[in-house]
Amino acid sequence: MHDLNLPEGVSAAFYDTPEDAALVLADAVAEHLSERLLVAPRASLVVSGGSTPVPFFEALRQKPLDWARINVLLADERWVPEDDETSNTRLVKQHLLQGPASEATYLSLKQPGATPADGLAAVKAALADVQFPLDVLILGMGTDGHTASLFPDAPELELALDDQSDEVVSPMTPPSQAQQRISLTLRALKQAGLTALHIKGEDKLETLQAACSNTGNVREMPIRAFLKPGLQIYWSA
Ligand SMILES: O=C(O)[C@H](O)[C@@H](O)[C@H](O)[C@H](O)COP(=O)(O)O
Repeated sequence: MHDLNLPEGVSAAFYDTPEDAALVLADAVAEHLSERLLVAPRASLVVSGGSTPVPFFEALRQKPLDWARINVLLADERWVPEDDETSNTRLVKQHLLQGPASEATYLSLKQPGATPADGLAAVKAALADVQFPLDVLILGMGTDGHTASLFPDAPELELALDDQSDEVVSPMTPPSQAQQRISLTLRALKQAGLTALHIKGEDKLETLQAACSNTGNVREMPIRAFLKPGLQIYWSA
């Protein structure tokens, strides 16, 4: 059923429902964060927006974590006000940062400024205390093979994929998207302690198959930059 030609060291688990995948992913993330907080003063949790993460957020927020010692931030954000229905910050605050999880420190990629370029200095200041590599990274994926806001048609993509760059965040202005965006770069996203790709639906499975078929051409499908040993894929129908 899932004839994926996964690269060496990449694991995949398949679930019948989004809820099943969300519960298992939330357990894995909570365990990793708890272990990290045994040896570090703080831990970082980077999540993605979109529709897939909602049941995961709602499962994770139930976990008895030391949320006051966790920095939560997005892998990317649409450059819209927080009250805009397409805001990922709105999504995270509505579904994850509730109850005890509201004690977490949320570091917003959306800062004042008419455009991501105008707000970039403020975004960098907001992320100044984030330690890299990240502890936990949850990525989504579009059917075009984008992840975070690393879109194939973004003019900023080449620089954002340069993992030798010092830049951890970049404006992204893919013409395929309705809004300008801001995204953590590969430099920031690579080599997290736990990197999970959380996707659902047959269309995304086909996209993943295409991504695995030619892992060399990253600019064509930026998700390919993450098909590396240690990646855990969580797929549900
Ligand atoms: O801002 C965003 O949209 C996300 O960060 C993006 O990278 C998302 O993870 C994928 O587009 C999948 O979105 P769905 O979960 O809605 O399919």
